[in-house]
Amino acid sequence: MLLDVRGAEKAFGGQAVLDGVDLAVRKGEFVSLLGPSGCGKTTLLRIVAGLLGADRGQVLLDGADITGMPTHKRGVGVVFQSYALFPHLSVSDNVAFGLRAQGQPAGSIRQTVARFLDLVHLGGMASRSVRGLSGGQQQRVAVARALAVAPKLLLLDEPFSALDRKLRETMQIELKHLLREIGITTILVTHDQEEALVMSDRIAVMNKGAIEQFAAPDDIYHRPRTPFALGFVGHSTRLDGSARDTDQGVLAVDTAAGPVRAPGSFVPGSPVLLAVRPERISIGAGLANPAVNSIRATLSDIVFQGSKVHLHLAARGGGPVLVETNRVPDGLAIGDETALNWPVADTLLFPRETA
Ligand SMILES: Nc1ncnc2c1ncn2[C@@H]1O[C@H](COP(=O)(O)OP(=O)(O)OP(=O)(O)O)[C@@H](O)[C@H]1O
Repeated sequence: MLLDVRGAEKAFGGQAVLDGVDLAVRKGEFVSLLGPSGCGKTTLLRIVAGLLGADRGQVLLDGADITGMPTHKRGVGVVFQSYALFPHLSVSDNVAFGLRAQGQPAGSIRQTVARFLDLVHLGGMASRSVRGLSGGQQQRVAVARALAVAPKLLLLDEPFSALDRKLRETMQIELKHLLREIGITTILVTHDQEEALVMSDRIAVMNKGAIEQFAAPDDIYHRPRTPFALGFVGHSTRLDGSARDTDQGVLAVDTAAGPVRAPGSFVPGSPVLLAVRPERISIGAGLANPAVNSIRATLSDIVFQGSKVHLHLAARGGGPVLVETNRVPDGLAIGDETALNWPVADTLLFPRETA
C-alpha cells in the first residue's frame, strides 16, 4: 500500500466528523472519496495532506509514519477547489514555486516547468499572468504546480467544481489520462457520482464520517453493500417488503406490488428492502418464470435522456419504478398499465431499518 490511513478519528466541537476511518490505497491507484456534503471527505483529505491533525489514528505513506509530519515534508501535492494560484506570478513561476522552495538549480527548474506545462497543454503560455486565464487553464496550472515537485501522492479537492459541464467532462478525461501516464497515486474528493465513476479505479463511498463501501465503480453499482451506497451511485427502484421463506438460496418477499424474489436469505417476517437497477427491467407480458420477477405498473412519464429513455411508472399498490430503455415500446402510452420483468438474480436485497 502506498497510503495507509488507520483508525482516523476527528471531532469538531464535540461533534464526530470521522469515526475511525481506515483507507488503504495502492501505488498508482486513482481513488475517489465520494459522499454528500458534510460526510467528512474533505476532513479526511486534509488529514492525509497534513493540513489538519487527527484526534486519533495514523497515516502511513510508503510505509513511513507521517502522522505528525508537516505538509511540505510529506511528499504530497494538493490541488484545491479554488486552485489557490499565486495571482501576482506568471504561469511558469506558479509551476516553479515548489521547485524553488526545494532549492533546485535554475536549469533543472526550467526543464521541469517546461515539461509539465507541455503535459497540461500550456506550453505557449509560460510567461502569461495567471490572472487572465480561464477556469480550465487555471486548473491546468494548479495540476502542473502540484505534479512538478514529483509528489508520491496527489490529492484533488473538488478540482472540477468551478468548470462548466462540458469543460468539466473534457478535463476529467484529460486529467485521468495524464495521471495514468505519469503513474501517480491520486485521491479525489467529490460529491459527484459521475465524476467518481469516470475517473476512479476504486471509490470510497462515505456517509456520516464512515466509509460504507470501498470498491471498483462496477462493483459498487452492481453490488452495493448498503442502501446508502445503492442510493448514492446510480438510479434504482426500491420496494419495501417482508421476508417470507428461503428456497435454494432465493428469498421470497411479500411487497405491496406483489411477491418478488431475490438471492439471499432472511428470517421469515424480517423487514427487507429490495432494489433493482433501471436498465435491468424490461417491459412486456407478465411472466410465470421462477427466475424472473414480474410486477404490474402504470406509466406516468417518459423522459428522453439523449441516447436512453427513462420511463417513470407507479407500481400497482407500490411506489415509483424507474425503467431505462433504448426506446419507448410500441403502443405504450402514459396512463397504460404494463408488466415489468427483471431477473431474480439482478434483485438486490438489504435489511430494512424500521423506525
Ligand atoms: N475547521 C472546522 N471547524 C468546525 N467544523 C468543521 C471544520 N471543518 C469541517 N467541519 C465540519 O465537519 C463536517 C465535515 O466537513 P467536511 O468538509 O469534511 O465535509 P465534506 O464531506 O468534505 O463536505 P463538503 O463537500 O461540503 O466539503 C461538516 O459538518 C463541517 O461543518
